[in-house]
Amino acid sequence: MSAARDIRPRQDDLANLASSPSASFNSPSSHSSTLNRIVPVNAKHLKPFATEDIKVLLLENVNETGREILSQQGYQVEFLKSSLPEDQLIEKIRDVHVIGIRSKTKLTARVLKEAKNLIVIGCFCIGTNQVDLQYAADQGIAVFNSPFSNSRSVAELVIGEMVVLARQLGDRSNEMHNGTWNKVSNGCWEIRGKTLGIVGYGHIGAQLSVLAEAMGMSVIYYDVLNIMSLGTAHQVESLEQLLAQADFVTLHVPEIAETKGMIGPKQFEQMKKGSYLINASRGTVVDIPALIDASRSGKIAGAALDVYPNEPAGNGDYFNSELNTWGEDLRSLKNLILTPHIGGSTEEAQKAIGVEVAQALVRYANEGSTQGAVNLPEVTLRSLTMDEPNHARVIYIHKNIPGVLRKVNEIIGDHNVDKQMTDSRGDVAYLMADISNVDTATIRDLYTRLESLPSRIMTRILY
Ligand SMILES: NC(=O)C1=CN([C@@H]2O[C@H](COP(=O)(O)OP(=O)(O)OC[C@H]3O[C@@H](n4cnc5c(N)ncnc54)[C@H](O)[C@@H]3O)[C@@H](O)[C@H]2O)C=CC1
Ligand SMILES: O=C(O)CCC(=O)C(=O)O
Repeated sequence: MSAARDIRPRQDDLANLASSPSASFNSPSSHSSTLNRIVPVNAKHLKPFATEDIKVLLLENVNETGREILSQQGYQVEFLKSSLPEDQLIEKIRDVHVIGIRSKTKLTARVLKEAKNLIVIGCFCIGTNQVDLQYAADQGIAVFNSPFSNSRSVAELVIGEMVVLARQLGDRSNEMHNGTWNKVSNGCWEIRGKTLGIVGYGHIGAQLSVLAEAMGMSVIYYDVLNIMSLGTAHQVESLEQLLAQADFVTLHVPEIAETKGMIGPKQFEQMKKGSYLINASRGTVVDIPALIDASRSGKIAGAALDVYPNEPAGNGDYFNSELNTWGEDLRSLKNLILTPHIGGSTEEAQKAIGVEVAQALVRYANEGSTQGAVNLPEVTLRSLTMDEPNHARVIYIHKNIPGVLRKVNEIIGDHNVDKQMTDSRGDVAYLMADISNVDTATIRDLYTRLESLPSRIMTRILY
C-alpha cells in the first residue's frame, strides 16, 4: 500500500510526497468502456496521489452501476440505502472526498461547511436544487448531475397517469382490493382528443409532448423560454392561457424561487372544471392545501403527485401529518394518485444515471475535468499519454479577481507548460495546466506556492 495521502494534500502530507510509491505511478485504470472511447488508446490515466485513499459516500441507494465504477477505481466506497438526518450527514461528510446523493439529501451551506475534504458532489438525478450550488462553487467543490437519463421514465409515468386519472383506475382498484364491485363510466374518459398543457418544455416536457401526440392528444406548453415545438404542439404565452385550455396540466419545471407555489388557489381557479393536475417536478411547486380545496370542490377531477414539500428519508418511513401538516387530508381525496418520488425510478434510468454520474466523478477526481459540471466553468484538457511520463497536471481553483493569472504563471512559468486552459463562472475560476519534466520536489514546491496565493480556493496536482 502506498503512503497514505489525501487527494488534496495537507501540508504535513507534502513532506512525504517524494518518497510516496504512488508519486510516479501509471496505474492501470478500470475506466469503463465509454470513458475509454473518449481518450486516446495510449492515454496515461492520471490519478490523485493515491486513489485508495479517496473516500466516497453514496447515499439514497445509488445504482450498483455507479457503485461498481467507483469501487473499481480503488476508492473506499461506503454505500447507504437512505438519506441521513442532518447531524449524521455532517458527521459523515467531514471525512469524505466524494459524495453521491439523489434528490433527498440536502447539501446546504451548513452541511458543506463541515466537508473539509470534499472535492466533488454527484447528484445521481436531474434536479440539483438540493445542493447549495453557489456555496459549493465558492469552496471549489464541483457538482455533477445526470441531465436527461431519467427524462423518458418521467414522461412515460405521466402518460400512464393520465390514463389512470381519466379512467379513475386508482379508486376502482382500491374498491376491488376492499371487496367492492363498482362498474362505472360516469366521469371516465379517453385521453384521445384531449388537450395536454405542459408547464416547462425542457427535456421531460418535450419528450412527453411527442408521446402524448402519439396518443391522439393536442399539446400546448408554457415555458419562460421561447422553445421550438415538436410535432404539432404549440407554445402559449402565459400560464393563465395554458390553464384555461388544458384538460390535463402537467408540471416539469425546476425548483427555483419563481416556481415555488406556482400552482396555488388563483391557478386552480383558472383551470378548466373537471381538469386534472399532475406534478412530478418538485413538491414546492404546488400549494397542496389549495389542491385539496380544488379537489373537494370538484374544480379538478383528479390529480397525481410524485413529489412533496417534505419527503421521508427512506423506504418504510411514514408519509403522514408529522411530515406535512395536510398529510391526512390529502390521502383522503378521491381520484388522487400518490407515488413516492418514483418518476425516474426505472432500471433503465437508474443504470444509466449510475454510469453517467460515476464516470463524471472519476474524470473529475482523477483527471480534473469539469466537463458537465453544473456550478463550475467547464474546463478540460486532452489526456496526457504514456509517452509523457514526467508530467503533472496542476488544477488551481481560485477567486475570479484581477491579476491572478499573472501570479499563477509566475509560479508555473519557470517550467515547461505544455498546455493550459482557464475559464470562469461568476466569482470562481478554474485553471488547468499540464507541465512537463517535473519531479516530486517540484510538485511539492508548485503546490506550496499556489496554496499561498490569496486568490486560492483549492489546489490539486495530479500526476
Ligand atoms: N419526479 C421525478 O422523479 C423527477 C423529477 N424531475 C424534476 O423535473 C424537473 C424538470 O426536468 P427537466 O425537464 O429535465 O428540466 P429542464 O431543465 O430540461 O426543463 C425545465 C424547463 O422549465 C422551464 N422553466 C423554468 N422556470 C420556468 C417557469 N417559471 N415557468 C415555466 N417554465 C419554466 C425551463 O425554461 C426549461 O425549459 C427537474 O428540475 C426535476 O426537479 C426530474 C427527473 C425525475
Ligand atoms: O430518483 C431520484 O431520487 C430523484 C429523481 C429526480 O427527482 C430527479 O432526477 O431530479
